[in-house]
Amino acid sequence: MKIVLIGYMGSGKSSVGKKLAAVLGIPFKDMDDEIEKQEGISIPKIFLEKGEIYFRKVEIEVLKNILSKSEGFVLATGGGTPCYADSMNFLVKQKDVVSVYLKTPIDVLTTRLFSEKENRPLLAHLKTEDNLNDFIRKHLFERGYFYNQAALTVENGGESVNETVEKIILKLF
Ligand SMILES: Nc1ncnc2c1ncn2[C@@H]1O[C@H](COP(=O)(O)OP(=O)(O)OP(=O)(O)O)[C@@H](O)[C@H]1O
Ligand SMILES: O=C(O)C1=C[C@@H](O)[C@@H](O)[C@H](O)C1
Ligand SMILES: [Mg+2]
Repeated sequence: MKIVLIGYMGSGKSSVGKKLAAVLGIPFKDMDDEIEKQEGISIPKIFLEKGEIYFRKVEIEVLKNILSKSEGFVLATGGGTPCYADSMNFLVKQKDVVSVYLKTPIDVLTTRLFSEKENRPLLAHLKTEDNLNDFIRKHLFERGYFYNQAALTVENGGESVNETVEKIILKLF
């Protein structure tokens, strides 16, 4: 089984994905890590030196390459992965893929991301928590169209990473 986690930045795809893969005993892959490995520079540097359009091209290429592998895995996508080109459509058409939307309330995302926004080029310019909260509200409104096409939706707000992993497993099996 290929489990693909999608959701907004800070929704917990990397943290929950790592734990879920360990519990299921299958490999864990993180799109952002794979992109950094392939390009040999950090994501903020890719945005700065090559631009977002270049990043999105690499992102879809890396997604298709990972999904072409035959063995099962848990994949944490980047926050924007399903929202560009035909990626979400492509994901839902894969018969061996279960997409899981990790859904987190805007206020929880704001708190989590305010201290981590420097590593996320789309957020780094937002000065206050209020600015960040406004940005997330609008951005999530646009991206919800894609995230809501996932096969499963699981909340990762007030619950711990372990609780969210348990909820995903209950929905999967
Ligand atoms: N259930 C949870 N409870 C508390 N903190 C959490 C939970 N899930 C994730 N976090 C924290 O939220 C922050 C963001 O999580 P994480 O990096 O896993 O998100 P992400 O969805 O992979 O983000 P991105 O799309 O930017 O890669 C981390 O500091 C992580 O420890
Ligand atoms: O939501 C987004 O568009 C992004 C999320 C991160 O995971 C990275 O993929 C990058 O910072 C872009
Ligand atoms: Mg991540």
